[in-house]
Amino acid sequence: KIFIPKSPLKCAKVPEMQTQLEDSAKPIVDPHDIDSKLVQKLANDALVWCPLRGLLVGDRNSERSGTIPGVDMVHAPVALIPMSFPESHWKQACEVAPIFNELVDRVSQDGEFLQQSLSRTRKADPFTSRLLEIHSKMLEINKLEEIRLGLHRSDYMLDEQTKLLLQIELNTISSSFPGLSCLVSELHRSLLQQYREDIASDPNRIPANNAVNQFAEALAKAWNEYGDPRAVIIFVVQAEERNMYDQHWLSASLRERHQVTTIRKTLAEIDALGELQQDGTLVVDGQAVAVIYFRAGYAPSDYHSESEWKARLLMEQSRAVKCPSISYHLAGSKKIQQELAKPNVLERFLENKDDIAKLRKCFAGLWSLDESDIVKDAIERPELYVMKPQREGGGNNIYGEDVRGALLKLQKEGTGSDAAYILMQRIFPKISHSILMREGISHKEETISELGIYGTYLRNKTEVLINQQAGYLMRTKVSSSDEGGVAAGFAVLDSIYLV
Ligand SMILES: N[C@H](CCC(=O)N[C@@H](CS)C(=O)NCCC(=O)O)C(=O)O
Ligand SMILES: [Mg+2]
Repeated sequence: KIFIPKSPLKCAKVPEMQTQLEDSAKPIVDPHDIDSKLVQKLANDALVWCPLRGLLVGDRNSERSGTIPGVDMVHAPVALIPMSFPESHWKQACEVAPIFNELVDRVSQDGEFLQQSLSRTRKADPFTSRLLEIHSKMLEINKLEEIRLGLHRSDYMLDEQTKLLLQIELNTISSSFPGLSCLVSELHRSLLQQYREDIASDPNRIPANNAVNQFAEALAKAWNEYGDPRAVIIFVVQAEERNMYDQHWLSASLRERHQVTTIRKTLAEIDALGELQQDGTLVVDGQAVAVIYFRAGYAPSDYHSESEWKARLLMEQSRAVKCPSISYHLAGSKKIQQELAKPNVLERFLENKDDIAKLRKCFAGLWSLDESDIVKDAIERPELYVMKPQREGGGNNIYGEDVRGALLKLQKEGTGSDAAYILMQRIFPKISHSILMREGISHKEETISELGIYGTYLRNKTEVLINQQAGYLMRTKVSSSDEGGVAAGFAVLDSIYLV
């Protein structure tokens, strides 16, 4: 009898656990107290579990792993034991997800606010300028996006000193890991269940994580609203994508649970193969496109030539549902995040006072470089700030002493290029113990973590069809590393254990 692994695509329910009698709010064991023999058993079982269940990434050491599926894969970097996280802050993060979804939609509809807020950034940052150019073209032709799909991830750190859950950023484009994050929650639940004799725990304190199916459901619903049964969903991808299995989980869920076909194309391929019909239908390689899901196009490095920009414009002009539209993309920029944190700005977009207060409560300090007293303080105490350009995809932020250098350099230049950056309060989460496993080797480390909450939002004209929290991603990295990022090789995929 061949063992057929239960696919997580079949509604990831929490397996029936016999209720242990112990106090379930008790924190889980300190991972550093686990003896090395047990660590080896945990590591070995995790190393077997990952390939069996598709918790995989392409191996960085191989040049084929980003282009040919099924070759040169390696287990995704993971923590062996879930990270304890306060239930109160978990609930808070889930509660604000639909409010942030609504905020993005409102901001996206205020073309003047987007253009105005980004007008100086436009002069200082060529990439943002190109995005704004496309946006203003859409404003000129009064392009309406009646069906609007948001697949967001709002990232938080829990500030140790103030115990405040503070938003790092709101990703409105290419929010990674809706596929792999569900699997990490299942891996941890499975390991805790298997080693319940050695590690006292209640696997039910790992929240169920169904991000992959909730993202797929929102994509499928948008496809349905578009209303052409022959149309496909296009995944805009990079030519080399080592995180392709995270994306394929979404395609598999769309195929298996919704019978929707997805095709993968790069921006250059869309420029070569795409055309607009009279009625605005986008046809790529002879197939009508209902939904365009961007898993590329968020970074200057995705635009190798004018060809990619032509593809972006062609898609924006089409009737297809963009995820994200150019407006959603801009609404998720760090400059907009900083503008929304100014007094009385949220009131322009939301009515409910409680909702506004809930969002404001998770805003860290955010400033433009016009605030001379802040810039002065950041030069004196750079370790308390992070300086951010308008970039996505990780690896672009400026930390510590480099903040002082960057600010002094901008002051000397005085060319207005300071508008390309924002300053943000540096958040100091509690340092925890964790066991990180990369390329088959596990290490006990001192770590800090970042909790991402996925949100799904779908609207057709005035009707909001979906607006919910949709699973989570926990990323854990060694506390000494400034930059995060799993793809960048610093963080591992983790899950949370509610305490
Ligand atoms: N390779 C592309 C990567 C896309 C990407 O970098 N997305 C940003 C938000 S814009 C992100 O979610 N970063 C957190 C993931 C990390 O820690 O590495 C993909 O997966 O489609
Ligand atoms: Mg981001």
